[in-house]
Amino acid sequence: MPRLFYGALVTPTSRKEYLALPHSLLCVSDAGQIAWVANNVLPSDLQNELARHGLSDDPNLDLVELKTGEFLMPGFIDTHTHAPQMPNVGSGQQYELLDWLQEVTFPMEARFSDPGFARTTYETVVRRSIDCGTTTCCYYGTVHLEATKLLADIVHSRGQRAFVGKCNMNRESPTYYIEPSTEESISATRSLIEHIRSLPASCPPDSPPLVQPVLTPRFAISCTSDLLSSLGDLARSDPTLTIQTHISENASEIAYTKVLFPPESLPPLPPSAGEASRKARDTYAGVYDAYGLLRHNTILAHGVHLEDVEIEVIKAQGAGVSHCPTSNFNLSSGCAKVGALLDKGIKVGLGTDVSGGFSPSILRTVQDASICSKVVAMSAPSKPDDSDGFTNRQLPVATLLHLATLGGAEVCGLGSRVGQLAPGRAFDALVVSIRTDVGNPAVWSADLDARLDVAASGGELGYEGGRGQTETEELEGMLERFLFCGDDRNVRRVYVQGRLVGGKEYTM
Ligand SMILES: Nc1nc2[nH]cnc2c(=O)[nH]1
Ligand SMILES: [Zn+2]
Repeated sequence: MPRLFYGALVTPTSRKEYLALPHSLLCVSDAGQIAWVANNVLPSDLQNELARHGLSDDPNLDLVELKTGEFLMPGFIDTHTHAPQMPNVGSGQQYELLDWLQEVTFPMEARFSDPGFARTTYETVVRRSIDCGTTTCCYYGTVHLEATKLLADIVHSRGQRAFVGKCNMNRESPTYYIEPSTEESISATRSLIEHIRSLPASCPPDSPPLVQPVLTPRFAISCTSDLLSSLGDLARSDPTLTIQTHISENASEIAYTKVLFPPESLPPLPPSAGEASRKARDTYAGVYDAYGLLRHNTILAHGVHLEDVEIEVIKAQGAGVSHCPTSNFNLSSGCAKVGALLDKGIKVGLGTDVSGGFSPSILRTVQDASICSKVVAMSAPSKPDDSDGFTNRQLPVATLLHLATLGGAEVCGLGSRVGQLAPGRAFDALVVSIRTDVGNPAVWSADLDARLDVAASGGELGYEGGRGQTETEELEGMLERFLFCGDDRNVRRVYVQGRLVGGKEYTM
């Protein structure tokens, strides 16, 4: 039996535009795919529209009618986070990256050698991520195989779409938290891939499984050349394997990477290598490129200080960038120039980077991405010309929405499957409410209250706002208030592949 949602709907269409549709009727198939969407269906037309689809006389019709102040939107995509770091959120922010790893992060990650601790922690982490509205999440685990298998199992049973990776790290790490050899790191990685790929399928047969493995070299510094080389071989043997890693986050990290991987130490480029690869040899991106780890399905977290030649090679290889502004502010890493990446045509999504970032919510990341773009614009040596590019400009709401949804989907190779509420895509969606009765006064709207008063006194629920806005403008205002003042109280229902998996109204 198909399920129908009737009410306001918001969805990105491009990096610059989105649709705000006050009266939509959206149909979800049994397989959790969006079958069709009808727009401009006024309440008086609803029965006719249902009849057009042969659905009006069904006594079991599963129709969810959204209330005034509620809207549907695509679920958030968190393109970079660390599941084992959630217990550390809100602590250790006096450090910059390399000290923070040693003092705060590695001691916590080491505790995941205990599967009991891993299980209880990961249950909380995954529930919290889903309830924040994240329908797809790219998780780093720890170096531990058992704990990372548990993370994949929990994500699978909770119904979140995800990529789960076991960290590879065999050097420049403390003795209590390091893999003993390349062979053991690769063998555990293979076991995790096998484990995840053997989880029961929960998607239509022609769709990728909800939970997928991801190769996860922590960052170049923590991997020997031998390990990077073996990971490159593994990647080459399976072009469908997604890769995630960190790049160019912090000045000391970049300098040390260059010390560890001088260009003469890198494997020679094949004769087929392009100009961009040759020019980037002595850069951070050049290291990943030389080992075959920079490709169409690589997710690069941060990219705060990328050189021009690195941007070129990232573009040439089709890799994507996970913008993690909350973490970049918190660890004093810097402001990524996301506008310039977008103008280059590089795929960009958002990452919470818990616990470099102190919130598991993509909403917080959206807010910081906006502020970051304003800082970049304010500190740019010259003002942008009249072109319609993003470089050195503040990111508009449409772009922020895109980064949080469709942009993230593109970064993790799901750009044609999720990130947009459109026919043929999976129903990975949120029911958002900005009504005051959900308990978040920060999203309060005088106009919405006025409408609700009219409704409560038996009046027409037509638009009665005081500022002469159209319904579309009012919905755009609701989206903006949600993005900037919302939190998980406003995320009422979270659906993945058509299944209700979380949100404030979810009860297990
Ligand atoms: N933000 C962040 N950067 C890293 N670089 C290497 N490891 C990490 C990590 O755990 N967090
Ligand atoms: Zn990270």
